[in-house]
Amino acid sequence: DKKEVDLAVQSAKAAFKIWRKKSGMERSRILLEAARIIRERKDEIATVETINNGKSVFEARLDIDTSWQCLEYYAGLAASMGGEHVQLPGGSFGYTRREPLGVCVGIGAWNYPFQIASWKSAPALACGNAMVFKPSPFTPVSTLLLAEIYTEAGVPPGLFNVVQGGAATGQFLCQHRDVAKVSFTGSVPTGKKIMELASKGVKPVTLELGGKSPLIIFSDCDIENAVRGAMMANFLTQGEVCCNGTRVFVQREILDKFTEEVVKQTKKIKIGDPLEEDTRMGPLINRSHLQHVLGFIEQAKNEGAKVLCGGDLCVPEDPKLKDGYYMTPCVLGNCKDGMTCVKEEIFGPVMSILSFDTEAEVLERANDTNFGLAAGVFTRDIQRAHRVVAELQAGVCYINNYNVSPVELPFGGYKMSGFGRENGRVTIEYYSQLKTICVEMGDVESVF
Ligand SMILES: NC(=O)c1ccc[n+]([C@@H]2O[C@H](COP(=O)([O-])OP(=O)(O)OC[C@H]3O[C@@H](n4cnc5c(N)ncnc54)[C@H](O)[C@@H]3O)[C@@H](O)[C@H]2O)c1
Repeated sequence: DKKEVDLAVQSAKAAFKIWRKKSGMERSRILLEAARIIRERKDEIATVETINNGKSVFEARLDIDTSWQCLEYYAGLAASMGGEHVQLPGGSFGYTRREPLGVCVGIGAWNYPFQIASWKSAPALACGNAMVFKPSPFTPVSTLLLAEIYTEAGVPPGLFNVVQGGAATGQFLCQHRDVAKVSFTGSVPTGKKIMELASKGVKPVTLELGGKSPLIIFSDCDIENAVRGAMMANFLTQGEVCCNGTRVFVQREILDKFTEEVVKQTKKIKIGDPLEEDTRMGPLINRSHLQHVLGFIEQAKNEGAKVLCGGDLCVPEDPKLKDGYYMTPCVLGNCKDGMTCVKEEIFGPVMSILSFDTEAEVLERANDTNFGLAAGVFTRDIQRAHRVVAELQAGVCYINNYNVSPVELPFGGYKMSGFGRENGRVTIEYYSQLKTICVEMGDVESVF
């Protein structure tokens, strides 16, 4: 509630006073220690994440890897953050300092709980800020491990605080007068509300929102890689991935071959207990979301799409899983641009296949959306690959791969998929502010 939010912010504010005084090297050392502990506890954290979210433990481990990598990356940058020196007439000069913002708020979605908290807190802390983080109420657990680890690594108590709750808690955080910035990952409707709330206090926001990204497969591609790319673009974390390439545009000459292979591979995905080593798809986040996703498939059928595989409720053989929120991953054929399954974010394991003939046509259709998070292209023609990505209206574009997230590269959206970036060097700018200092070396020339 409001009182607890206030306590968390006040404790973060107190920690900030200590943390901001530390040199970049000192902050770096503590972040590296936290990264080391995450690496050491990787299997344990991944297991908690699987229980938290339902994704396969195999995948959860990959999330934990990109989490400690993010801490290491920003630890590396912490000491080299600085401004510039500018010479002015008469020996005077100016310089800039990059300073932290203060107490930053992170609000996360439920699909990558530990990773989202790491991707937000690592650059925030590296820049000298404190952070109060609110995970989704559907996945409250793993973020607490991160808080524990930061504390063990040596951050001042309260520097990374976790508060639990839903929309109301999030609102208290966004409105709090001692909060300097809000970084949000979630849906477009919530993102709009957060922007509105933050605007009242003129607080900067980073918004990582939803998507309906295109994946364009030209007939000259390496088809095996394109099929693998399409699988990566649609079925990680039960399809509950913001940057998924769910509109798969396939050039007509290879449509049948590509579709046949994708369907074959999709049918092979092992669904079941996500804690088992060979499982590749676990349950969806909750029953209402499962129903929501199945509803999209029903609607797709009514609008003329053809279910080529999956799309059904799935009851695994293991009796202990019988009430789980499982469904079979689905490939939809015969899709048209106007269909709901092609226009709206489903956030489940549902791939829509569309055919196209020419580059100009597919670009027009790929960009015909309010979203702009990611896009992908598969082709062997190097000129075409770069020409196409230059035209795609998306913040993250993949050439001949999909859904890889090296922390060295910035991640974030165009259009209604949000603004601001996570990861990469540029994110330092979203967690710091620039101070200009003007130094006079001569006498003051007053105009009065
Ligand atoms: N771009 C990205 O990096 C990225 C990553 C993951 C998920 N997403 C998007 O997230 C969505 C799914 O996640 P979700 O269902 O958790 O999203 P959501 O918008 O429902 O909730 C996200 C978070 O916001 C909180 N919240 C809800 N209402 C709020 C309010 N009025 N004020 C403050 N906080 C509020 C929730 O409790 C939760 O912690 C999808 O649209 C997906 O595309 C985006």
